[in-house]
Amino acid sequence: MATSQKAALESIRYEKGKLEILDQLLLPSKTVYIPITNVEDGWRAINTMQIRGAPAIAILGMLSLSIELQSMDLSGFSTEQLFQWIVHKCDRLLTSRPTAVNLRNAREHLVNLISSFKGESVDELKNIVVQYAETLLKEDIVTNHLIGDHGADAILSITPGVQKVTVLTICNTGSLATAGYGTALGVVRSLHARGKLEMVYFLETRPYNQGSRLTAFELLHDEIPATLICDSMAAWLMKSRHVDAIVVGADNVALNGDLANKVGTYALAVLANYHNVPFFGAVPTTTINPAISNGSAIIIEERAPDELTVFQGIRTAPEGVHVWNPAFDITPHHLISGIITELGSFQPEKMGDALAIASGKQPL
Ligand SMILES: CSC[C@@H](O)[C@@H](O)C(=O)COP(=O)(O)O
Repeated sequence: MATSQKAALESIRYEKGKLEILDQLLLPSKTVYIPITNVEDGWRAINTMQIRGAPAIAILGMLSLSIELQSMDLSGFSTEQLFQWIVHKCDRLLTSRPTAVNLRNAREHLVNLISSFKGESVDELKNIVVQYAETLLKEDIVTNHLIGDHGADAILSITPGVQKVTVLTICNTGSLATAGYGTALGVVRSLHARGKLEMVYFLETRPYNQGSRLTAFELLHDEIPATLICDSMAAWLMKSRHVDAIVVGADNVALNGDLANKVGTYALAVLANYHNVPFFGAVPTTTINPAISNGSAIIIEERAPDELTVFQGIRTAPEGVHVWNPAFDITPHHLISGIITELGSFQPEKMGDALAIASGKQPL
């Protein structure tokens, strides 16, 4: 029977022995899935941003390792050799892009896991990797629905009496950046599902246009009321129209709540502070970096100048101009009202508590 429900957008398609990703460089004009058969394919797809977004990067990285293992003849490997091979491949993946911490956290988790199985057979080791990667994919969607619901609760609780809220977001944090539903865009989806969303404004997100290319594509696909603005319109939007809350994703959150996200996020937080607009981060706990106490230790990726000087093959700045292209910036925790995770909403300084709860320990 025909149904009006559209199929959900999928950035990653996986079944045992087969892995594909939606090539985000071709969106919105073409919807093309490309095969990923090994770690090198995964590395290239992440590095060239055929897939992007912190959770999707980690999931694809781990699935690319799993898919390569599934196709290998392991008869010549000892358990120790396979262990070393897996660690080597994980370390290779970490060189693809430096800022998002989810892939590093996944690498740490996996290496701990396989360390405790070193005495087992090579097949056992392989199965652990395969199972871990599959679990990451499955759990991410569940996590994102929880983030969406906690985020909607948090925003509605600070807007009592408002029938429908207007929110603002940046970059693409939706189905394309995750296994599905999204983080900050998951909050938008949850508000919409509850009939509580008046409008989501979203930034074009220069220089790489994740907003106008990808978020626009997702919001139109899901028929969510949405308005595109360019980055420099955000201040005037807050001044001349009403914004109830800003919600953003993140690539790396320090223990004190300093948050690295797409460049332009810091500017939004400063503007939000000036205009008294609550500013939320929305992240899975796998985006919290247990190794750093504040944002100054986060490595900010610098990308190629042509992202600013050439647009879809057309030169928009003169040849030879000097360019600085940091892909992310860091928003200090004092500008953040709350960080929403799958476990609920936390004060930014309480990221250690969120991690403790996530690992089954008592909060500090
Ligand atoms: C759920 S995605 C969160 C972040 O990864 C997202 O906001 C972002 O900054 C992505 O940057 P990108 O350079 O497109 O990978």
